[in-house]
Amino acid sequence: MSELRFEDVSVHYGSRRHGLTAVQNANLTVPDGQIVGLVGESGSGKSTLARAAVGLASVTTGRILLDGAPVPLRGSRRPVQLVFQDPYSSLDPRMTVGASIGEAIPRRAPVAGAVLDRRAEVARLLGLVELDPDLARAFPGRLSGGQRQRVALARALAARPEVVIADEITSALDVSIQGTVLNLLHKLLRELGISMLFISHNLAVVRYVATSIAVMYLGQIVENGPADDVLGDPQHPYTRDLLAAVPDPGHPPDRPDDPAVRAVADAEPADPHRPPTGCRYHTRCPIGPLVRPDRARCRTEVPTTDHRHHAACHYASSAEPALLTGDPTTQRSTS
Ligand SMILES: Nc1ncnc2c1ncn2[C@@H]1O[C@H](COP(=O)(O)OP(=O)(O)OP(=O)(O)O)[C@@H](O)[C@H]1O
Repeated sequence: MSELRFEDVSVHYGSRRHGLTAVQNANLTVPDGQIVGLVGESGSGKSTLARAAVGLASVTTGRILLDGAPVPLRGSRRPVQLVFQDPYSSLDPRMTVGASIGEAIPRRAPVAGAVLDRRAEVARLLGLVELDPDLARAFPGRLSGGQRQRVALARALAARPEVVIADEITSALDVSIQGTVLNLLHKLLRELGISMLFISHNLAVVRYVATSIAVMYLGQIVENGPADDVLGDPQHPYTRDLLAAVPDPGHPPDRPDDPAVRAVADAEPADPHRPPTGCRYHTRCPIGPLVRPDRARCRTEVPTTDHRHHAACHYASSAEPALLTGDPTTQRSTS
C-alpha cells in the first residue's frame, strides 16, 4: 500500500508580512496505485504542493504523509520522487545518461561486482522507459525532448519510489510525443504498482491519465473528486471555466456581446500577495457577485467543500454558468 496524503497543508514563501501563501489548507489524497490529476492555471500553487512533498519547499502548517507516516525526506530511502517539467535543465549536460541514472540509484554496501550491478540496473531502468540500453553512453545533448523526459523518469524510478509526482512532464514536448510518454506512464504505473500525482495546466492531458482530479485556484483546492464526475458534472465555476477553455468543436463559443461575458473578461487577475477575501474566485466568477449583486456573501464568506464531489463554492449546485445563459437577472437563484 502506498498512499500519499496532504493534510491541511499550507506553504508560505517569504516573511510573514510581505510574503505570499502559495498553498493554503490543501487536503488531497493520492490513493494506492492510482493517478490523481492536479490542474489549475499558472501560479495556482501546483508546483509548490509537489515541491513540499519532497522537501524542496517547507510546509508552514499541516502534514504530508505516506501510508500514515511523515514522508522520509533524508537518507537513502526516498519513496516519493518528483519529475520536473523541463527535461533540458533537469539533466546535467556533462554527464552521460548512464551516469545520471546511476547517480540516482541508492547506494548499497560496496561489494565485489557492484559496478557491474549498477550498470545492469541502469540498463534495466532504460528498458523500463523503453529506451535502448546503449543510450547509457550518450550525453543528453544528443537526445530528443521525449528521450530526455524518459531518462528523467528512469532517474526517478532508480530510487524505487512508491509515489511519483509528475510536474508538467509533457508540457515541453511536441503533441505527437506527449501521447507516447503518457502511454508509457500508464504502463509503468500498472506494472510497478506506483501511485502518481500528475500535475498539468492542460485538462485534456489530465483527463487522459487520471482517475480522480483536484482543481487548484490561487493556492486552494476548489474542487476534488472522481475524474468522470469532475469533468462530466463540474460543480465549481472555475472548473467549468477551465473546461470551457479546452477547445471543443461541438460547443458554441461564448458570446462577446453578453454583459456577463464582458464583466468577467474585464476583471483584473487576482494578486496572489493579496488574495481576495471570501471565495478567492469571486473577482472573476461568472456566477458570483460580479454579475449577481445578490450573491455578496461570496466576497466575505469562505465556502466550505461539502458538495457532492467537494467543490468550494456557495452556489456549486447552480448548474448553468452565467456566461452561457446570458442575462443575469433572468437566472434561477439557488440561495
Ligand atoms: N520560491 C518562491 N518564492 C516566492 N514565491 C514563489 C516561489 N515559488 C513560487 N512562488 C509563487 O507562489 C505561487 C504559486 O507558484 P507555483 O509555481 O507553485 O504555481 P504553479 O501552479 O505550479 O504554476 P506554474 O504552472 O507556472 O509552475 C506563485 O504566485 C509564485 O509566483
